[in-house]
Amino acid sequence: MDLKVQPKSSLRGNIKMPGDKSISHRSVMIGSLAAGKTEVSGFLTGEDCLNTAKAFQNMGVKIEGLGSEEMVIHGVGLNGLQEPESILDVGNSGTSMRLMLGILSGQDFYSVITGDESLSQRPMARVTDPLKEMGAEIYGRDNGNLAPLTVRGQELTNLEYDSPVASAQVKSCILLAGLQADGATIVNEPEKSRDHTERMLEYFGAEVEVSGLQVSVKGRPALKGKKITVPSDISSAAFFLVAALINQDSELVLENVGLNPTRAGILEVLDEMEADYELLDERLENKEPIADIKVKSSDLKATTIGGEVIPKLIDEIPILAVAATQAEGRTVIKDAAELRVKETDRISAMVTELKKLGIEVEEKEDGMIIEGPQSIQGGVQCQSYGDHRIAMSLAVAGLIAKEDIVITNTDCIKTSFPNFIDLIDEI
Ligand SMILES: O=C(O)C1=C[C@@H](OP(=O)(O)O)[C@@H](O)[C@H](O)C1
Ligand SMILES: C=C(OP(=O)(O)O)C(=O)O
Repeated sequence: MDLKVQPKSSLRGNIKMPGDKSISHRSVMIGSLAAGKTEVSGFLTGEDCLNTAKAFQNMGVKIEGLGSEEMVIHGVGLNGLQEPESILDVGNSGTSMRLMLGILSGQDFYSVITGDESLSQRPMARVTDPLKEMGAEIYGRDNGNLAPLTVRGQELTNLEYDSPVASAQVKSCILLAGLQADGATIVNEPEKSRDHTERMLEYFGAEVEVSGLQVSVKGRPALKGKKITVPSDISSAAFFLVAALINQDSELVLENVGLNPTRAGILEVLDEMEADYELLDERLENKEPIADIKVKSSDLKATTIGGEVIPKLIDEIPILAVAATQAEGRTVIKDAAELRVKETDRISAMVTELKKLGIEVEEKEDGMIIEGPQSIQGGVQCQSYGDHRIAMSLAVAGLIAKEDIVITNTDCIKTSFPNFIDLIDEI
């Protein structure tokens, strides 16, 4: 589907973003491995999370309400999954594939996991290598680096792993494998990545220890089903935060947004950019901090985005690049080479598409440099590269363009934010 975006000012309203993608994935996975019922509300009905849920159904987990925000997962315990009768196809979702590989590696059956064209090009050795150290038997193209991957589950041994990359997917994969091994499995990260897995495992009854950049989980816990209320996704809220900030005469309230400090790096950056926003009604639910965010049009200042904040806003960098076009001064985005192995190469995609929109931007190996403010010309056709975050970032840029823009291939938005276009129309 092509999306035509017309410039629009004065964005106003109270809106609720869909459920957090990371937490929704984990609710299905950990709920399935627990004993008894896990009742989830606010589940993200984006395609990525639905693919995770379907994969667990395919392994014999009964899930009521699939396709709606309220779901009941009938957990089968750590050893209760069944050999899937067909290939587990997780579409576009890196989180599903990497975390599930950790689970499949320890199950006493054979499985094949695959994904779409984009996912089949993303690196999996970052998880299959440490899993093999734990005893996993995994085969795939490029020596087990590329999907489709076949897994013959094995008895796993615990591991202490020094991850070379600050990736929650790598960390979570190993912790989920570690649940199925005797003793403690430990992951040391170079920088802190999102910690939803640790929080949720502990909430379900696992023994989890966190000390600085080290996380350890004790194997073979008796996980018990729980109630989970999924907060709204800050990565989805980011598009509306930036839309309000760069648009004239705008004020939005984004309700119920998850503000886990390992996810909320965008707020640290927006503070440095002198963005006008406030947090209302801060509270804690299922060990996750949440609040409403009130945000207003602002005169943004440029900043440098790099170092340890990067994993805390990794998915927000494309939309922060759009914010940078409107900030006064030189915005430097660095240490973000991980963007090159997401759904598409997000550095190259944003640089190419911003240039089409009339923006001067300098591409770097690990980021980009943008001098602002610059006006967004529009009047062109942009492409999403099949990447939901690129599509939505360009749509927000289109709201302040001088002329309409068309974005091609925007079906991908459904992977993480099915009602994005409706909400853009609504504000
Ligand atoms: O664990 C997760 O839920 C995620 C981790 C991040 O990936 P990496 O672990 O590859 O950085 C992020 O980009 C992705 O959208 C979701
Ligand atoms: C990178 C992302 O997701 P995943 O790795 O799960 O495909 C994302 O949602 O921006």
